[in-house]
Amino acid sequence: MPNYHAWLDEVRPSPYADQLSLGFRWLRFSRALEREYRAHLLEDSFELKRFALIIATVIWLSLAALDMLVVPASHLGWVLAVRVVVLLILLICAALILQRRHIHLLLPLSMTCILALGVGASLIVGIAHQVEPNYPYEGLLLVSMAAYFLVGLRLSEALGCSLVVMLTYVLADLSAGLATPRLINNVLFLSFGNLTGAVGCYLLEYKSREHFLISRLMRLLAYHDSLTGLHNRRSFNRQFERLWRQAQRDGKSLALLLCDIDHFKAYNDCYGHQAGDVALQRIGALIEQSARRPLDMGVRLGGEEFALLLFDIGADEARQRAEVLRQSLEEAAIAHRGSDSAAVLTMSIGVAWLSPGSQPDLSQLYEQADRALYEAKAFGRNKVAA
Ligand SMILES: Nc1nc2c(ncn2[C@@H]2O[C@H](COP(=O)(O)OP(=O)(O)OP(=O)(O)O)[C@@H](O)[C@H]2O)c(=O)[nH]1
Repeated sequence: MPNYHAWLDEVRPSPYADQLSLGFRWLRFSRALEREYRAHLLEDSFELKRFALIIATVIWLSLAALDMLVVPASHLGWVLAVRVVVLLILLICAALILQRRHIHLLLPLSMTCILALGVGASLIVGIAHQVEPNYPYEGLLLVSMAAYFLVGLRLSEALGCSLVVMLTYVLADLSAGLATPRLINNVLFLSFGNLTGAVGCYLLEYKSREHFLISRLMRLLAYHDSLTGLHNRRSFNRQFERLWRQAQRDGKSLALLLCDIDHFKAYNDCYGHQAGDVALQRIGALIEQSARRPLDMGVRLGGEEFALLLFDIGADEARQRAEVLRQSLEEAAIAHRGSDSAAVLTMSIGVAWLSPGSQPDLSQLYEQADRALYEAKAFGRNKVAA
């Protein structure tokens, strides 16, 4: 059993943690995660594919030199013709692969290269075997190994390509009239080679998938608060600066709502720390609901301090959203007998707004929201101030 199962129960549910728990022995994730993994694989194997293509072209050309020595002149023309056709296919694919803008074609192009090499090599072996039964066929295994290990294909893709290559080889050698015992020997050798490659490729893909899930989960944990699941301060600092720059660039507005739970120390004292945690989780859910659009962000800054970052929003709407959030906690009616200001748990909110095109310092927006929060507290709590 993989050793991550020991700590998986302690992390909040997430698609990555869930998939790790479920397992993926058939090398398949849930639909959305599978899409994400394949996109990651494309990016991840981009450099590898370019390198593999150069290696394949060099080997293919070197083997052409070998043909000149080994293949009798009567069949050399056909062999070289196949080499040229495959070389042309490789060069066209290389021209497309070397440009990053064709990254979406990377997988079909890689498979085209492998199939061109494999089918081409099988045809050459078939042609050569018509006159020279000792012509080496083992090079076909090199193509399969490239499919399993060099190009960054998934097992199913590599296996599919290798089976097509094997089939073409069998047909080519059958039509070349190779003696049956020799053909059986060759097919067995290629099959065992492929079996070894497929097992290695399975293990490699399994580890690649595991690494993908664990690294994404680690990133999620590093940027999210473990109690509420909201973004944490680290994530907020990163995103705040990024959104601020985007707002400046696109001429959009940005609002920052700083939220602080009222008399939370007293709540802990009355109901215990555990109940305090549950209350923080409920408040986290309310904040999450308020961050509706993709660029909005709900944050637990620490303790009982939260923030809501709203992108492309008017000043009045930002104030209204703060008011709705304040009310939503009041309406949740979480009893708080230790509070001087209300019978239920409440929050105070300070709102700061950055108009499109204005150039205040990033820290000024935060200070402005903090000042407004201070006012909301000073005016009796359970208030919104701007
Ligand atoms: N249960 C629980 N309590 C926490 C957590 N983090 C911080 N706290 C408590 O939150 C309380 C914050 O108290 P204060 O900063 O004095 O603020 P307050 O009592 O809310 O008073 P005002 O903000 O002035 O209304 C402290 O008692 C902390 O122990 C947490 O993760 N869980």
